[in-house]
Amino acid sequence: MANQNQPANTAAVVPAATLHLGRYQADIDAKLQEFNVKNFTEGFWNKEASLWVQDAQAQQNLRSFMGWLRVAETMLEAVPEIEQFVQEAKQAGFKHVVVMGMGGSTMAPIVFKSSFEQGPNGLPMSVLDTTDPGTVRQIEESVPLADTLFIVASKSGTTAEPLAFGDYFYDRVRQLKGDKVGENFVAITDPGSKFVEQATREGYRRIFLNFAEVGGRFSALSYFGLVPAALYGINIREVLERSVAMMQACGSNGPVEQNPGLELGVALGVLAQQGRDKLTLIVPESLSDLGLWLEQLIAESTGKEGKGILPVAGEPAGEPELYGHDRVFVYVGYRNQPDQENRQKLERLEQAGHPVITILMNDPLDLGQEFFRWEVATAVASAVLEINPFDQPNVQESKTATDRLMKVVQEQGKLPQTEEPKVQEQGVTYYTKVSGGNAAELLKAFFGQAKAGDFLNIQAYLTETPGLNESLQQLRAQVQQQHHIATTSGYGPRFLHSTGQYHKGGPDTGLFIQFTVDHPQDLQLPGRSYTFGTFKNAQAQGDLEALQNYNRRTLRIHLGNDAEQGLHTVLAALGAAK
Ligand SMILES: O=P(O)(O)OC[C@H]1O[C@H](O)[C@H](O)[C@@H](O)[C@@H]1O
Repeated sequence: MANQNQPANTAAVVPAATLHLGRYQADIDAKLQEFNVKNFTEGFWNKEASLWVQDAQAQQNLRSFMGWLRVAETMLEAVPEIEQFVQEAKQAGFKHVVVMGMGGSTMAPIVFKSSFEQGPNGLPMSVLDTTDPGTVRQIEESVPLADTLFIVASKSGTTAEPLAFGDYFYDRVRQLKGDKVGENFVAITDPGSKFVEQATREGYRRIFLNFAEVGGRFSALSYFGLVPAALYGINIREVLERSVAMMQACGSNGPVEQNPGLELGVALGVLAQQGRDKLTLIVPESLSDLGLWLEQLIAESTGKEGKGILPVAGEPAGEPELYGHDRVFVYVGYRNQPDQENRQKLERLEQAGHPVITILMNDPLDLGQEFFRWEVATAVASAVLEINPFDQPNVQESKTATDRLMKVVQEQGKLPQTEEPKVQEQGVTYYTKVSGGNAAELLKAFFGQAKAGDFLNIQAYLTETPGLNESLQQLRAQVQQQHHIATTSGYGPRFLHSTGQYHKGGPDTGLFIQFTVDHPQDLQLPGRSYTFGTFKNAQAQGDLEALQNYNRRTLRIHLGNDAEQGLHTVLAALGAAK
């Protein structure tokens, strides 16, 4: 892993992006020219919403979520306050930090944790962003509960999952510390959110009030990203100073020669309009979680009104013949790490006519800059596509369906029956519209619906394990080879607050496989009549309903009580479905 917390002496230099855009270059240049003629960069910093949308209400909404533009500068002033809090937490004897939240409230901490080693003055950190009872239990068993600082992170303060996580662990710690339980809890939320009242009432150690005008997926450089980062021992001042350098490069202080966010955003927007709408991210192993953050930023911002850019993360780089004409490849890595295998493949992809963009960082402390570059680029691409990047209208549809299902659970004690199974084989049950005499035939019929430009999305409502990750990757590789479509994969319910927006709001190009499993070792939620497992099942069922309301091509596969075994059975059936 590169250089960690020791700032390289290249601190203020913005890492260059190399854009090899081939036959798309001329159209992209023309769009850049058009944007420059209308002084786009200046209008952008002045929050001129008409650059994106023309509807007055949408414009008002858009302007009210542009606080992220200067949040890095604001947060530089808050560094002493955050560092003092870290000292206080250590003096109080905390030995571990658990950050709990969904989507934009936990994505940056996940990236910070996996891209940096724990700093010498930091604490070990875990992130909980799933209702999966197996994962909740794993976290509970792996931390010293009484000496753990729990951060409940929710901008709105109304998201069901973080509130459930908070209640669950508050109850657990109360059993150990009685009235002193609140000492172990910290809230990060917006001023005036309902959660402020609850955290105050429950005696939380600290409430960090974030900024109403900073949306979740644009909040990496606010308290949401920086408090966990500082507790983990990352030099947040350096991260922010470099982010401010990127702000300036993007025109925050006035006219600039070349705006790196504008150049990237225009390229991505124009490429998407010309059918290259699958942004395929290739990274070295040490940046493997960056894709989670980018997925949320790009999919949730652009995937609406039947348009959008689909981020494809975690697909191993392949040879040119594996891909259709719907890709743009983006490599984000380190200048001083050769990562030869990936880089050579990217060269071959470029030679074969695919657009390839390369960004090389000096070290992980450049991540703040990259967050900012990509935020600007996403907002700019949205302007090319003429959509509001700051709303997520279709996320709510799954939440509403889940809420309705949870009401049924409360009244009837269980979830209502879903559609009838089409095939049951070796303990695995398949539910879908198409038919087949056995699993292989059914899978063949399901994938028979795929055409060029489509993608497969795998939704794993499972407990993440290395074995499952491997099988899911195998499934993606097999589908890519057999059907030449892009593949994405996410654990549920995490992706609901991320790519879930694109699945329902983006173009109708997705085939969706939802994996569910029994929860023999479920966990009861304190003060509620249901378990984490039931909640998670309702989320899966609710999202499936929402997808089906849009007539999306769906296949639910219930893996029985052993997810890894079940998945092997599915892979074998898929192999036989050729
Ligand atoms: O931070 P919160 O208000 O709890 O929201 C967490 C996440 O949930 C929602 O579903 C949104 O789609 C995300 O953009 C957001 O980041």
